[in-house]
Amino acid sequence: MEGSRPQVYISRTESFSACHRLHSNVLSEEDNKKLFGKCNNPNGHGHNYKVEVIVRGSVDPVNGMVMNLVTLKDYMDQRIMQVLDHKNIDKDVLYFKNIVSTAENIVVFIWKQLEEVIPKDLLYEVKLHETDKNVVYYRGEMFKNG
Ligand SMILES: Nc1nc2c(c(=O)[nH]1)N=C([C@H](O)[C@H](O)COP(=O)(O)OP(=O)(O)OP(=O)(O)O)CN2
Ligand SMILES: [Zn+2]
Repeated sequence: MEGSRPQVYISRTESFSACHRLHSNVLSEEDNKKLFGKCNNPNGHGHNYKVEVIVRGSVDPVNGMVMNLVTLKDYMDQRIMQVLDHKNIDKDVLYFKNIVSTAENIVVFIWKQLEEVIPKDLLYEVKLHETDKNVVYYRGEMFKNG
């Protein structure tokens, strides 16, 4: 079609290691233990997280790219790796002072980190593998009453 360009999705994946403890400051010690079980261990536990960032856009007819993947690599290094790799998520990252460091909350945090550097219409999805079996996704969507 005249004037239209292919819309393509590109992604880059990085891995980071971090530790955390699932613990809610608004629940009692007993309720935390009951709710989070082994993940509430007071000394924490670690994960080798895998994070995939997907960017969607039209292919620039001049440079052939949706976005330079080297630029995406730099953004992921600055906004994800330097902040989370080899960190205690609950203690080293201020955002999690009163927010439980579930994979859901971590993926939203990563989105917020990236939306400060990647234009909203380009950033499409952040996918976080907490373990090989547990994966969460976020696309910047909000529930109206939540
Ligand atoms: N909704 C969520 N539930 C749980 C989260 C989370 O982030 N969101 N996190 C945890 C634990 O931190 C941990 O990630 C899960 O541990 P576990 O189930 O043991 O992980 P595996 O699936 O890899 O373990 P297997 O024993 O191999 O099945 C808990 N819940
Ligand atoms: Zn965990």
